[in-house]
Amino acid sequence: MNADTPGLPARRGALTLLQAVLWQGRSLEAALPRALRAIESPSDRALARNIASSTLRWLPDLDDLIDGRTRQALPGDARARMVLRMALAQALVLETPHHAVVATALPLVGGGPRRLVHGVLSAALKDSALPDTPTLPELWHRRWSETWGEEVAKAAARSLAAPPPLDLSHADGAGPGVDGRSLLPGHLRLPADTRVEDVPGFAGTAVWVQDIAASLPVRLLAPQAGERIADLCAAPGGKTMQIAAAGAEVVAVDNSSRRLQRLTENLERTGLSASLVESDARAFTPDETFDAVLLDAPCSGTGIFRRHPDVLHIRNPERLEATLATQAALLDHAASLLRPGGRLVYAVCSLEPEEGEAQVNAFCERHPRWTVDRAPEGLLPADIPAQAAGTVRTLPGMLADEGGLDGFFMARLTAPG
Ligand SMILES: C[S@@+](CC[C@H](N)C(=O)[O-])C[C@H]1O[C@@H](n2cnc3c(N)ncnc32)[C@H](O)[C@@H]1O
Repeated sequence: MNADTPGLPARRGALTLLQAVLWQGRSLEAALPRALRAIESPSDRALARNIASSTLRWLPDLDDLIDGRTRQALPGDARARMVLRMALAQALVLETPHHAVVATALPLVGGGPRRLVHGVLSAALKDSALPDTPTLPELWHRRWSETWGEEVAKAAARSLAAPPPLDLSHADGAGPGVDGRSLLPGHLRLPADTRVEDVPGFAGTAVWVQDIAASLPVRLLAPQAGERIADLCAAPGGKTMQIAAAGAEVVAVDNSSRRLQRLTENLERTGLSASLVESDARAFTPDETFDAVLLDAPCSGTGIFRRHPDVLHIRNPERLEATLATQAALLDHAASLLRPGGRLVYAVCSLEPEEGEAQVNAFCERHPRWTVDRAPEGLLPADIPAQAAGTVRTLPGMLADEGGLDGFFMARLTAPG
């Protein structure tokens, strides 16, 4: 068995990815370039990512299977445990033939651990099965049950099982040439296994990938043609493109040059335009005020766990203080950029109320003359009501029959006139 074993480079890549996420606390997205740099084949790269992602979706259940077959529990940071996790994920989630699972797992470990992996795999592959629904890591199950109720936590677990549908947003009249389900104007939902590169017209039209929940903050902002709008924390630009497609003049601010590069590429591909500024949004002090400001603030990202299951393993809700302080400072600065009577939308892709509802309440205490606007009727897909305060919260379990949506919080605030 050597490096030429078919499929082995993809497994090595998956192992490096999982180590980066679970041992070093890095996000899967951030770990990808380095972990997969030695893999040339696009299909091997996609497979490595798929194995890592499936392993993260089912991690507590895979660990249960492993612990049920080892006399002494393997340490969490044992390479043998990681190799077993990804081998079982391939067999039980991705339905990889067992001989290929074993042939590509054993070269990843040596000596005693190899014998152990062989023994556990031989036994586990005979009769193991995963539960119907993944088990949410205990921390999140407890927290989301307490915050949103047991049903929401259960829906979150159900929606973790497999990647969600592919959602596209498009400018008026630029619908992609493909059949799908449209849940709101300018939205199209395609099956989860759709490759966006294969969508006709994606290469050269005003069409971009955006979960329907992520499209709601700009719908709430309601940009008008000719308005001057600042999009703070803008990259890679899903919301910038929505604002630009409405005919507004957008200034998109982000502090990451790498992510601004992606925003530039997205604008070039879609033919939409915006002025880009690389800056900490708190240091952005233009000469003129804006009609409206969107602040899509950096956050824990726990609302996008369906697409990025790594967040469940690298985020700790007990350690949110620094992020909360940044969000509050960004909100105050965003407010200072508006003309009298201007609109400010604050959004986070988080299921943690500290980053959403509590941030807006605290803002209103600091700025008592500002008002929270009620989300207008017809803005949201049918079964998503506005909250009592008029703000919007999307949760696991909503739109369940249609394939669900990401967890977001958003609020529209109006400056005193
Ligand atoms: C949630 S993402 C934005 C997604 C984007 N609005 C979209 O719709 O595609 C948050 C962004 O905030 C940027 N960011 C984080 N802290 C920032 C800061 N202090 N100033 C400006 N940008 C910041 C990150 O680089 C990241 O691109």
